[in-house]
Amino acid sequence: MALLEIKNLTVSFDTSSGPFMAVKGIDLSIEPREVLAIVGESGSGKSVSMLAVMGLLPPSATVKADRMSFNGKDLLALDPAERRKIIGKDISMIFQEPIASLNPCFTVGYQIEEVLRVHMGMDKVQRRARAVELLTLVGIPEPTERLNSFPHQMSGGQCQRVMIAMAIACNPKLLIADEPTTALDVTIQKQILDLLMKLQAEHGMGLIMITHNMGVVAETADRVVVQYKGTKMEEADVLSLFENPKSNYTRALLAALPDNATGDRLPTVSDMLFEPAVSGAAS
Ligand SMILES: Nc1ncnc2c1ncn2[C@@H]1O[C@H](COP(=O)(O)OP(=O)(O)OP(=O)(O)O)[C@@H](O)[C@H]1O
Repeated sequence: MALLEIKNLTVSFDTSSGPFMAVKGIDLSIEPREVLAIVGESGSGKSVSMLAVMGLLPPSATVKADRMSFNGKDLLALDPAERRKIIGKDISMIFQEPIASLNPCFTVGYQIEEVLRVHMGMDKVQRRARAVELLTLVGIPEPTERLNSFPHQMSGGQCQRVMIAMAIACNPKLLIADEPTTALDVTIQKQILDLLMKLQAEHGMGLIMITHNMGVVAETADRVVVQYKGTKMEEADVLSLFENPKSNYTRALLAALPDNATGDRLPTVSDMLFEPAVSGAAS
């Protein structure tokens, strides 16, 4: 049974100039322990699709799907209280801006322990012990002392480690990582990716990696979904995608990698003739 299965997901936003379709009929599924990358340029609807799964879109969004199930449970049929028992516990998400994702007014210890209190019902002593264990797992030195730090007292890389600690606190079955390294400098990016992959393997989680970076896709994913303007253009296992891309859009993304440069200037996606080849049409 798929861990997450989505059929025909559409998301539209009410805007001052009328409805805007950000996601146009996407199908997507991920198996337990699988790493799925969702790749595509900015604005292709990667984050919005996953925020729809998490139920984190603003009221201006209308989400429709023929199916959205997690571990066999129909997420669309659950009432908000039942859905909250799954979201943040069995499915968790980390975001691009770790410092902005943490609350500046509370210590990181409080924020981690709050997750454990709400979802796991742990008492104070259990929460503190688990918080220390989690900071150790994500590689933060002197974890007991660091629990008393506020987010602004930590580096961006450390804040992302704290976000990861919060996300894995309840042993989720599925972790969604939305551009988790984009806001970090290059050396830290590699450390955070390595940490995510280590935790995914050790904890047997499904991992959805949202990225615009084909290098990250190559290093992490088993399978890849390519999105463009809210439409799924292609889906393939990672080797097939790199060796034999089916859609012109995927070919354009690959051609824009620095390693594939042949002339003085890298081609951009819009330089390449665009003919949707696999699923859906992009306009
Ligand atoms: N609250 C909102 N109201 C209106 N439009 C929105 C809203 N949130 C997102 N959008 C639009 O939906 C489209 C998809 O956005 P989304 O954030 O999913 O893109 P993305 O592929 O994740 O790109 P990025 O990497 O830049 O986040 C974009 O055109 C964006 O402007």
